[in-house]
Amino acid sequence: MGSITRKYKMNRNDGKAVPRKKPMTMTEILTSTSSTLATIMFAWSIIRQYSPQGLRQYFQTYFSKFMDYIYPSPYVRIAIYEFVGDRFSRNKAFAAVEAYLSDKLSDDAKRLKAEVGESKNNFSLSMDEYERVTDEYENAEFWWTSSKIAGSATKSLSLYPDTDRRFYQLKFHKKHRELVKESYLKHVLKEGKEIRVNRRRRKLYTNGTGNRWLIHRSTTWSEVYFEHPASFDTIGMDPIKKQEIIEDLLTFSQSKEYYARIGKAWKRGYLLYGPPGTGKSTMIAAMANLLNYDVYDLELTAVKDNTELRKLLIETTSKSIIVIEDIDCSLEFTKQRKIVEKKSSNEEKEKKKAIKEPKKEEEEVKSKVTLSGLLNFIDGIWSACGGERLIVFTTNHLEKLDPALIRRGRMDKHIELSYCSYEAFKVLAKNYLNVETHELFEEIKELFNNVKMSPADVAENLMPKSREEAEEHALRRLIGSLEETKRVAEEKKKEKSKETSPPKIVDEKERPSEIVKEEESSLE
Ligand SMILES: Nc1ncnc2c1ncn2[C@@H]1O[C@H](COP(=O)(O)OP(=O)(O)OP(=O)(O)O)[C@@H](O)[C@H]1O
Repeated sequence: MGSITRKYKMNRNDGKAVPRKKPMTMTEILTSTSSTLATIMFAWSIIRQYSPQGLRQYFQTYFSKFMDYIYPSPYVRIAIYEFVGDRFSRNKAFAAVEAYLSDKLSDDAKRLKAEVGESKNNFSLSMDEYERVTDEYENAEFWWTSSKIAGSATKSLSLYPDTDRRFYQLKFHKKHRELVKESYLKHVLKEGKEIRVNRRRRKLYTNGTGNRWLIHRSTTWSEVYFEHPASFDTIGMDPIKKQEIIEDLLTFSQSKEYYARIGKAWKRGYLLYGPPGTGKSTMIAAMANLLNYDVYDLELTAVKDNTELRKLLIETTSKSIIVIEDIDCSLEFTKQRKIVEKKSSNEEKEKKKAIKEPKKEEEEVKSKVTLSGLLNFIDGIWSACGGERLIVFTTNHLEKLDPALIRRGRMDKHIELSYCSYEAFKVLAKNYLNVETHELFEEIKELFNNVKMSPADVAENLMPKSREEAEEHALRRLIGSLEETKRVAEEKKKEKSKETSPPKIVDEKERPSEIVKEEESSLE
């Protein structure tokens, strides 16, 4: 009886006995599960291969959810997208991760992307889509994949073109969740940023007028690669002064914590002044090369007004030098001051008024950038965004500038670049002729004590005029030029002294009596 009930069971619908199904053995369960999975995988691979992108995306989402359901994953995934928000701004983390992972690429990585790196002839390689990288940090393993969501698959109502959305995915075991949150991501960001800074090709930006057909025409930065070869080694100037400038720059670039501690924005103003051709622009290039900074060459006359000036400032990045060359010619700041000076009473009030409300004389200036706008640019609240920035003004006429513009705190360091000294000449001779000593040097030294010549003019004399020209020939040309400059200067001095010498007033008593008599008789 017992064996009959084990073999049969009652049908619920009609009450008849039906043979009981044999319970599945373990092997049968495994075989059946794996064949189901194999069918699903096969179907999935067919869908992936032949379905349109949109459909594939749809299936992918549900497939992952399904797999998670039947086989709960012990792994956590984090996606880092290329753009944040409505594709308006680039995700800085994405760029940092890209750089970090490119440094971790293993030799067997198969999908790579090549871009031009720091040197024009060098390619830098990074992960292409669907490549994987395994990283190790504090004895934990992390898996990175690069991927993208195809543009047509997104249902964005954005105004921006619906392009592919690239992202990196980080996968790790859930037991490392805290490690990732506390330190791994920070580590990736920090290292990635450093790699980017070291690898990037520096740029020279300048502001030009944007598209004239746009309703809101405004100036924007346009860029080229910065390739100026100047360095402090090749700048001809007093070596002690040069070393002092180098120290100052290096100290600045390493003082992030210091600036934070004293509550000051991490920026520093340099005023370079001196006659034309004394190396002001060359020094800016040397500064950028020393610190590995980008250069923003700001043309103030092309900036419409203070608002636009602020906008340009916000668009600059950290690790950069913002340059305004020939600030005395850039805008009529000096003029603004003169108008004010005319008004003797209540001087300070009037000055502010003249700056804020440019009157007739200023109206001929197209740009409406005012002195107060520029002062705000240098040290207003917005100037602190980004950090690690130098602001450099150059001028040939220090005396023309409004003192407010160049006071310490705004222009922290004033550097005078002057006529060529003998020490500066020696640097130039080494640069241009590869000569460190020569019998003509003594004669040249003597001349430099008495002659004012710009380093640009000295350099032009030293520049070989043919491939065969001997260095002695170039040095003699310089001596000739120095002597000529000396002669012209002396002549000018003589002429000036003639013009300015007052007419001689002769005392009546000193005049000979015969001459006085003669004059008197002629008058009668
Ligand atoms: N101190 C210097 N050391 C080395 N080269 C110099 C120096 N001064 C000028 N030169 C050379 O002279 C040329 C002109 O120099 P630069 O443009 O830097 O002068 P500047 O002071 O900026 O002139 P300006 O005031 O007219 O703009 C450069 O090509 C540079 O090679």
